Order: sequence, then structure tokens, then C-alpha cells
Amino acid sequence: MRLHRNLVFATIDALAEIFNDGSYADKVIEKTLKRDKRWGSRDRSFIAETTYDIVRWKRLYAEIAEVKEPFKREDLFRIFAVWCVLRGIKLPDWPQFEGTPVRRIKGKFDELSRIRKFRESVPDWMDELGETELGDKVWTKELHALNEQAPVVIRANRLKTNPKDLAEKLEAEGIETTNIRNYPEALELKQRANIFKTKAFQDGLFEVQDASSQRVADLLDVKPGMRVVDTCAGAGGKTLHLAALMENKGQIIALDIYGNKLKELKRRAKRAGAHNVETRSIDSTKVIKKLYNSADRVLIDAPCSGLGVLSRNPDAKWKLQPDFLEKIKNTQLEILEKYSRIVKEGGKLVYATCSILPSENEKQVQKFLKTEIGKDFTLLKEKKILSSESGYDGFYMALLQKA
Ligand SMILES: C[S@@+](CC[C@H](N)C(=O)[O-])C[C@H]1O[C@@H](n2cnc3c(N)ncnc32)[C@H](O)[C@@H]1O
Repeated sequence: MRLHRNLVFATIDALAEIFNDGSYADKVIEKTLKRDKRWGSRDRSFIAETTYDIVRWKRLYAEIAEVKEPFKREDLFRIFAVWCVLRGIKLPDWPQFEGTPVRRIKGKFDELSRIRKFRESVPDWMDELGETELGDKVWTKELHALNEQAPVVIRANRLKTNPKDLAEKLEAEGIETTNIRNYPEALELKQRANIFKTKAFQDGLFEVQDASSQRVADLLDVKPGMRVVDTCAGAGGKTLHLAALMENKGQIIALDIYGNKLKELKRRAKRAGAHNVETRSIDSTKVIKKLYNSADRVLIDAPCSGLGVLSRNPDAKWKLQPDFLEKIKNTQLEILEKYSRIVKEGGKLVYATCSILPSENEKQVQKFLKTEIGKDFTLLKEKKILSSESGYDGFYMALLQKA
């Protein structure tokens, strides 16, 4: 591979913004890719993938490069040189790479690879937490899986198409997909591609949604005509799936504390042809109280650490802090206690997270079941999805029923 100066410089700029200014990797990459209209798809994927790779392996590479945060520009070039050496990419004879100690880099890599927190590139606290919660063996495997690049999975929108027709349409647009066994609406891309540009996407025939995430709406057991409340709807990934499962019949009330996310949800619902979705911003306790005892089904896709989705969101390794985790666990329990009151007698509730930590998952459900409102519920089913076992995101979901 020959390195192009403007692509490498763009990558270094992106890394500086992500590491030193605390910006989100996806946003920085999106902005960086708009910088030069002449860049083709290969150039763009070089920038995106190299940036993500270096974000993913920050701790390991910084340790090998012997540099510390905040990174100066020359530090970022040293980190970049480590990335090249470990991938067997020939370093160009630019002044930035002069004197790169190739043998020392390889030696340090071998030495650090013996220690999990360096090999898998995670902060000390996260490595300790993962081991405490999951045990050494499971955490080691899981962490390894979470450092793999995530596959691109889409969900065929049954309001407009089916997986077979969609696969054919995408193939006609040059995108090859495969079915995923036991995931009825999912297709996996054989190769990464900018699928948002396809006509099939603009026509609302699919949404990008990880295979594990597609399990959540399925578990809620919705039927056409039901009244369903999606309490933490965000931009509506699961709301749209629920609308499709309900064949657009009945009512879905999508809630979130952020109005801007709900705006995006509305836009997506329009594209997907989902007409039974109403959004409500949670701007006072009244919004929730008005819904008490009214829904056949309630989804709580709770805010969480996101530790199950590190493979698509590697900068969370560096952004997540232990005190945030403590706060979010309190929020999860509060949400469970408040929003479960929306379920009517005999109705069902799904509590889900994209975390693999028992303290955000089954332990929260157990705590909830002991609360006053929780005593009215029974746990019907629980699914713990590990990335190391499924090949997709780590997820947790529990189905509960109100007596
Ligand atoms: C895991 S995300 C939801 C993802 C979304 N359901 C989807 O499938 O695309 C959690 C959502 O909970 C929202 N949230 C955070 N605190 C909340 C609260 N107290 N009540 C309701 N929503 C909340 C966040 O804004 C975020 O959109």
C-alpha cells in the first residue's frame, strides 16, 4: 500500500480532534470526509478505517510509540508509524517518519501483547471491571471480539419489501449481501459500502441495524392493533422495527428526553412509511403519568455504558468514565420503576441494553422485581448476547409481564 500525503494528514487531523478535543469519532470522520470532493471511495475508506483503527488501539500504540496524552502532532505521527509497522506497510521517506525504530516497535508489540489491558487496548479500570463482572475467561474472549471491526447489517423494512427482494435490488446497485441464519429480516453486507447513497435506502427499504439489536423488538411480542410505548426511543431504530412488526396497525408512542432525536425519528419514520408512530418529548413527569396503565407493550431500551457495541464505537473505551457508569445504573433503575407503570394489567415489558455487564442487566432486573411496582411483574425470558458468541453486538434483553 502506498501512503498518500493528504490522506495521512487528514487522518492525523482527525485523530488530534478525537483524542485531544474529546470530539466523537463518527462526527469527526463525517466532517473530515467532506474536506475534499476529489476523494474517491478508496480514499474515504482509508481515512475512516485508519482513524477508527488507531482510536481502537490507542493505548497499545501510544505505549509502543512511547508518547503520552495530550498528543502533540509529532506524537500522532509516531502512533501512525506504529500502525504502519504493525501492518507491514512501508513507511514513506517523509521527515515525519525519519528514524522510526521499526525493530523496537515490533519487539515492544510482542512484549505488550502478553498483557491483556495493553493487547486489547483498554483503560485499567475497564479491564478490572470487565474481569470482576464476567470472570477472566469470558471477559478475555469478549474483549477480543469487541475489538474486531463490526460487520454492516441491515434490516429489511417489511412495510415496503422483504429480505429477498431487497437483496436483489441492492445487488442491482452493486451491493452484495448474505442472509443471516435465524435473523429473519437481517442482511449482512459482504463488503463495506456507503449504502446510504443507494436508491433502496432513500426509498426506505431498509435501516442499518445490528443483528443483535433486531432481537429486541422481536422479543416484545407485539401484534397489529396494539398500543405500544417505546420509552427511550432515540432516533427510532427499534421504533421502526416495531412499526413493521405491527404492520402499521395500532399505535406506537415514541418517547425520549431529547427532542432532536425524536425529530430524526420522525424523518426516518416518513422514509420507512411507518404511519402509526407518534413522538412525545419527556419534558415533564406529566408525559409519563398520563400514560400509566395504558399500554399493551412497553419497551425500555435503556441508556447504558454501551460496552456491548465497542466494535462499532471504539472511542467509547476512552470516553466512558467509572462515575458515569454509576450514574447511568441509577438512571436505569429509576426508569424501570417509573416507566413500567405504563404497562397495563397483563401487558408486557422489555428492558434492554447494549451492555454486557450483569450490573446493568440481569442485576437491574432482579433489583426491579423486588421494588413495590416490580412485585407486580414476572420475568418471562432473558437473553444475554455476547459478541464473542454471536459475532454481532453484545446485548441484553428481558421480557417481563405485569400480573
Ligand atoms: C440506547 S439509546 C436508544 C436507542 C434507540 N431505542 C434505538 O433503537 O435507536 C437510549 C436512549 O434513552 C434516552 N434517554 C436517556 N435518559 C432517558 C430518560 N430518563 N427517559 C427517556 N429516555 C432517556 C437517550 O436519549 C437515548 O436516546
